[in-house]
Amino acid sequence: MPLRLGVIADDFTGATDIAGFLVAAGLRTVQLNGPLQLNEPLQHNSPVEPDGSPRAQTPQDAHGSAADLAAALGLPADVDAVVISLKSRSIPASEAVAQSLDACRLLEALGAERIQFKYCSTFDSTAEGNIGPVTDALLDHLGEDLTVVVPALPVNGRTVYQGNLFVHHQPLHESGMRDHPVTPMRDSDLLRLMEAQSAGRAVKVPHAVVARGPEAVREALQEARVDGARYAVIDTIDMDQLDIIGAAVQDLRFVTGGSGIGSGLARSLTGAASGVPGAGSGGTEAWGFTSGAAVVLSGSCSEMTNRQVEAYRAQAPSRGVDVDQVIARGAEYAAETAAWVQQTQHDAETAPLVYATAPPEEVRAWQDRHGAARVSAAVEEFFGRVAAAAREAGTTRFIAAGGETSGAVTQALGVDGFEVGPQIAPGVPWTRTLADGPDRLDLALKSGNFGDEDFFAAAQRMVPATAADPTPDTASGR
Ligand SMILES: Nc1ncnc2c1ncn2[C@@H]1O[C@H](COP(=O)(O)OP(=O)(O)OP(=O)(O)O)[C@@H](O)[C@H]1O
Ligand SMILES: O=C(O)[C@@H](O)C(=O)CO
Repeated sequence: MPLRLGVIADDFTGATDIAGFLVAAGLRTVQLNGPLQLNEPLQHNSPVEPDGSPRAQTPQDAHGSAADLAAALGLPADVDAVVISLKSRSIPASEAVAQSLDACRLLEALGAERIQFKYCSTFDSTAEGNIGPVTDALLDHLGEDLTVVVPALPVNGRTVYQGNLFVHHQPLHESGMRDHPVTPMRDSDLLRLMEAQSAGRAVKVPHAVVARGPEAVREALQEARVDGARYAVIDTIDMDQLDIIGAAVQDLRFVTGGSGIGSGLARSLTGAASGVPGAGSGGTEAWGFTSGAAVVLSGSCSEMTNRQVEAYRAQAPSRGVDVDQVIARGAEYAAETAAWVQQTQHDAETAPLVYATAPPEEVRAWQDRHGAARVSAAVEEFFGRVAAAAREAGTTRFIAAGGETSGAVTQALGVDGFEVGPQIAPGVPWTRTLADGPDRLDLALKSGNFGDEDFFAAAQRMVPATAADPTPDTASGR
């Protein structure tokens, strides 16, 4: 203590994304799954009544000091950063604001020196938008008059030039994000997007200023403040510029953006080398993996996940999910699938894959047949059930693809929070739950579009052979 950085993330894999970059930059980081309030009963390290039953304790009971609160939350004593993951991207703005303010209060009580609001590198927001209202509420709450808007993550193809957001070679509004089912992005101009959903005025800090270094960016921010602007959209076209921006905003109490600015800020705080953190950065060697069996659960239907599933199917046992069966007899079908997982772990060396991942025309066909919301909810519940049953049978290592899918899996596993470890791919780290002993789990939770084709195998290659034991002991259930 104190925390060098507290992050409020508006979705689950987005939180894991930034947490991985913070670890790669040298900050010991824990992710807590929200929403969380200061007066909420704690799951971790709860004291026990004389009869052995857990006694409900709230952070407020314990938060005489930031260190007491951290201990009550089960955080390691030397934690540097806490990321709170919300699911606030597309909920009503008033709820997103309330949850974000609660998260901010908790981070402040933990002694966070600075706060980041983390949103998607493609600025995913609904027409009314939650990024603007949450940013405004946090600015007001923290008593700040200006913040920065930095969604760019150049290593994954997200760049900002002249205030416009690009996805690889296309402007945001011409990329696949144009047709996103929940947050279709039909404009690429971040100043216009930000002003449309917020109360203040946006200005641009152009590429030429960033190229001149941190002092020039700092001066531009000061000019923007004097000029009465509230949001400074900063051009970013390569990873090195994130270090310049990180150094320039180090003294701001509140920043907003993607995992890129989190990475630049963290590197400027720790003095870590600049550039793209490679696979394994964050310390694979010292990272103690569990020794149980592994499973891959893929519910993302993104283009990249489709390629990853195809590549992995060529080298591992796999089972495609029949959505009709999920709808008709979800619980039974999940139990059968979990039994297949267990048998396969016993017979094969490579972790089995269960996938609902499908190309867009197939997804549309399922949605037309059963309704989009119904299919999504049923498939998510199915993956939750398979995960819970697999855990019962001795699986301790879960690789999940897709933000919603990862949320459903971690919820079913009863995971409240985890420590973040080495990066498998930019934005996807290995994590492990905070529990000690046999209850500990390893989780790799992948955003839909992250990782390359080899991702599922690459994640497993990082586990030392001595840790991996693909044969669960079926007699003991462990
Ligand atoms: N075959 C399918 N047909 C229809 N819907 C599906 C199918 N398979 C999965 N789904 C649903 O599609 C959604 C995928 O969302 P998820 O957030 O998991 O992935 P993503 O959007 O690619 O990831 P991210 O949010 O990290 O970018 C889930 O609700 C899942 O249940
Ligand atoms: O910033 C990103 O692209 C991801 O962390 C994300 O938020 C995906 O939903």
